[in-house]
Amino acid sequence: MSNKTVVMSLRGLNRTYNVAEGAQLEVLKGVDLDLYAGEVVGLVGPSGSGKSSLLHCVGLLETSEEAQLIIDGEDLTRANDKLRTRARLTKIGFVYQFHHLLPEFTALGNVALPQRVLGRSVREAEARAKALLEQVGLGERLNHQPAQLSGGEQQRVAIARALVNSPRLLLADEPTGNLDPDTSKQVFEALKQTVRHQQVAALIATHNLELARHMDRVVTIQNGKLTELSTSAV
Ligand SMILES: Nc1ncnc2c1ncn2[C@@H]1O[C@H](COP(=O)(O)OP(=O)(O)OP(=O)(O)O)[C@@H](O)[C@H]1O
Repeated sequence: MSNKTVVMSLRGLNRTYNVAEGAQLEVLKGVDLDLYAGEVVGLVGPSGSGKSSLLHCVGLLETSEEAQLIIDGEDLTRANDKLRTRARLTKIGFVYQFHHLLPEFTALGNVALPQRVLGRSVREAEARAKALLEQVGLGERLNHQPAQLSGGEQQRVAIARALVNSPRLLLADEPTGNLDPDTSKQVFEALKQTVRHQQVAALIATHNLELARHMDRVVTIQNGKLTELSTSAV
């Protein structure tokens, strides 16, 4: 791993939730994780083990005062809201189980939109959106609205949207969770190819062990700690 570029480095993440009557639930207890450019890392584990909690902290959606977090060379440990929002926009792409595409926009419009937020011209944004949609195999579906696309196509648009602002880190929570096995595989392959091509680091939470076997590395959370699994043993 020494010649690889570290994209995300996390040290000492604890996550404790206050639950009923002053009781506390310790979900993450000192999690360390490094993610490298161009790799797809699976995050597996039973329901409630803390996968989403980990993704939310790495994705700067939740704060963790004590953990050290560096993304793309920027130390975001205890960063303020403004810096976190900026980092989310420019350094991190998110893909969820449900695509959350805007129904009134076309595939092209959905992928162009996040670039407009960063100030790119319509022309530039659409050209880049088109190139990415072609890369995920949707060159023939540019002007379809989400309702006119299949579930797998919608999810590929969501992947293109997540990657369009050239983030260094891609975080996904069950990105193929509502797709049939064949479509799921196709969507995953599109994701993997784009990650390799753009040299993004991807962390993907999934219950789909068949998919996890096709990832570069697989980690799991056991009793609040992160453990690396051998992909052949998943
Ligand atoms: N805001 C909260 N307040 C209290 N408890 C919480 C909160 N968020 C999560 N939890 C608890 O923390 C644990 C970990 O939740 P998390 O959503 O991270 O698990 P997960 O591994 O992603 O589960 P799943 O696979 O079902 O999505 C669960 O037991 C959950 O009930």
